[in-house]
Amino acid sequence: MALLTVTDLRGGYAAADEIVKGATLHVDSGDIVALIGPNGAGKSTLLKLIAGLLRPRAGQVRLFDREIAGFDASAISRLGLAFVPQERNVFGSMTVAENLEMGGFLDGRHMRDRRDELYERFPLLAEKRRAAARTLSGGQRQILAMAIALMNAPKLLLLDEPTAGLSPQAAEDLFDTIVELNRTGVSILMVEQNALEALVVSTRAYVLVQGRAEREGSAADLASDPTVRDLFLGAKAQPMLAGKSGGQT
Ligand SMILES: Nc1ncnc2c1ncn2[C@@H]1O[C@H](COP(=O)(O)OP(=O)(O)OP(=O)(O)O)[C@@H](O)[C@H]1O
Repeated sequence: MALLTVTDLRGGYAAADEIVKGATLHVDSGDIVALIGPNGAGKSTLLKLIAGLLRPRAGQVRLFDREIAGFDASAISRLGLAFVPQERNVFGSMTVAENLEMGGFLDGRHMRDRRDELYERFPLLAEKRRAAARTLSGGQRQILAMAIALMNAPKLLLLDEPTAGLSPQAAEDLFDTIVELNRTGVSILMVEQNALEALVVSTRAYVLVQGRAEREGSAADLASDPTVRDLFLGAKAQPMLAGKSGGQT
């Protein structure tokens, strides 16, 4: 079942601006979908258009069979879609606990219950609950950013370059966390510069070029497609695909 269907979406940062030039994609229930492509292709802009942080000029965005193009970000969030931006996604001077409290639309007791559930899922956040977010490592901060988004129990999580700036080991750990999260019933659409690693954990993927999804397919097919490999991945793609893969069964 399609959770999200985006059809011929267009838009950018100013009225005359068209950075996303007719993008079409879908995310099914249980998917981890990677959005890869060259720098400046419009991947982050596409996520912001879907999440309501930018207003589309044209096209459709359907979330759970409801048209949401033009809705503002908080209305979309209440419908079950959460967006984790690439930067400034935690409040550095606030504690981990305070950051989580900022994430939910919930009232006192429900908010604390939800926070406790997230402490169980991410024990490192429980350990660090009284620490200022700025003292966390890059990978820990990304987990906190995802947990803030999870406070509203979304069905679909949009992640903008979650592994940007992380060491290879921290990036691999974060991809593992994303796969675990997906197995709890959260579908994922993520933009990634680490295209090879993203394809390893994803079910499906799109290659965005100049504001349009030029190719789509299973992550494994795209990773072994010679054109995609030449463009984005390099020769090391094939052996790496033998490992883990995400997606709910
Ligand atoms: N806040 C902004 N205001 C105006 N233009 C922007 C803004 N952010 C990005 N752009 C422009 O939009 C275009 C697409 O940027 P976008 O960040 O969506 O690309 P991307 O595919 O995510 O690649 P990258 O990995 O480089 O971020 C670029 O030309 C960029 O300069």
